[in-house]
Amino acid sequence: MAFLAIDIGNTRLKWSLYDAARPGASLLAHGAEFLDHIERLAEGPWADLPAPSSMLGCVVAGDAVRRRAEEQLTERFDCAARWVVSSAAEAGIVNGYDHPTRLGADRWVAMIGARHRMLAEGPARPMVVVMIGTAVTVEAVDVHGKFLGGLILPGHGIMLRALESGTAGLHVPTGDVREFPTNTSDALTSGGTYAIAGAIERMVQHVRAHCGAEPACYMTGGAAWKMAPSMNGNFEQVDSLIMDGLLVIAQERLLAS
Ligand SMILES: Nc1ncnc2c1ncn2[C@@H]1O[C@H](COP(=O)(O)OP(=O)(O)O)[C@@H](O)[C@H]1O
Ligand SMILES: CC(C)(COP(=O)(O)O)[C@@H](O)C(=O)NCCC(=O)O
Ligand SMILES: [K+]
Repeated sequence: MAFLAIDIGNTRLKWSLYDAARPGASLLAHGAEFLDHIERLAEGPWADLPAPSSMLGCVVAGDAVRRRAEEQLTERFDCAARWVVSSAAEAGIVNGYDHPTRLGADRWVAMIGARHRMLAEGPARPMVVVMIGTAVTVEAVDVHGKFLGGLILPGHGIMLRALESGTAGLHVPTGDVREFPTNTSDALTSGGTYAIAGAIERMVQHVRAHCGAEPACYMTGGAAWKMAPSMNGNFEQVDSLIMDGLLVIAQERLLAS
């Protein structure tokens, strides 16, 4: 009863094949492809995999990319594509967004994965859930599982490209993160990193003040490792947060059907 989880962001498609559709299932295989390389999946990384009996995914990269991924699924596996849409409530999270369905499905699924992990570790706490991908998102969830709201920021790459294209003198190689940068490369790299770190710190303050408790803090995404050394406090890096959320939702839907 293998289960395929897929997360399509604006830079890469990430996939994980599990032996079952439940949290804690064994990971059989996983991979990531840049969006330009989606057409390689069926005859490449997926060629020798056991066929999943079901799949669940989240996609924020648009309909054209979603269809290209669905073509690969049909070509290689005979399994229907199912994609998560953010809703008013699911799997222990209540959606505080003005228009719940407009919330990025990856953000919704990551919060569900984080809540499930937090409850498995101990008593319920508020949470701050950070994703460092193409964009950066910083979500606040209260102790009852209500999504209070979140921040969207440009990721490292977008920040640098915006500065490069908007100025004459900022075409420089990547630098190092320094407290007091003394060259253009370090100034840009440090500026981007501390912009993200500063926004995250503010959200932790907001949640602490609003909820009156110390939040559990989780961080995920392809560029999380870049932020890890510059993060204050105790952010746990969980690379599988979205896949964990997809497993939680898949199991709930199986049990409900
Ligand atoms: N080996 C890598 N391959 C791809 N992206 C990487 C890699 N290492 C770091 N990154 C960073 O991770 C970001 C992509 O992360 P990812 O979580 O896949 O984003 P998204 O979900 O938006 O597609 C890129 O913007 C890049 O800065
Ligand atoms: C904020 C995002 C662009 C993040 O995308 P990513 O960095 O994962 O590619 C995505 O979740 C999205 O398109 N959200 C819809 C708008 C919203 O959540 O309000
Ligand atoms: K993402």
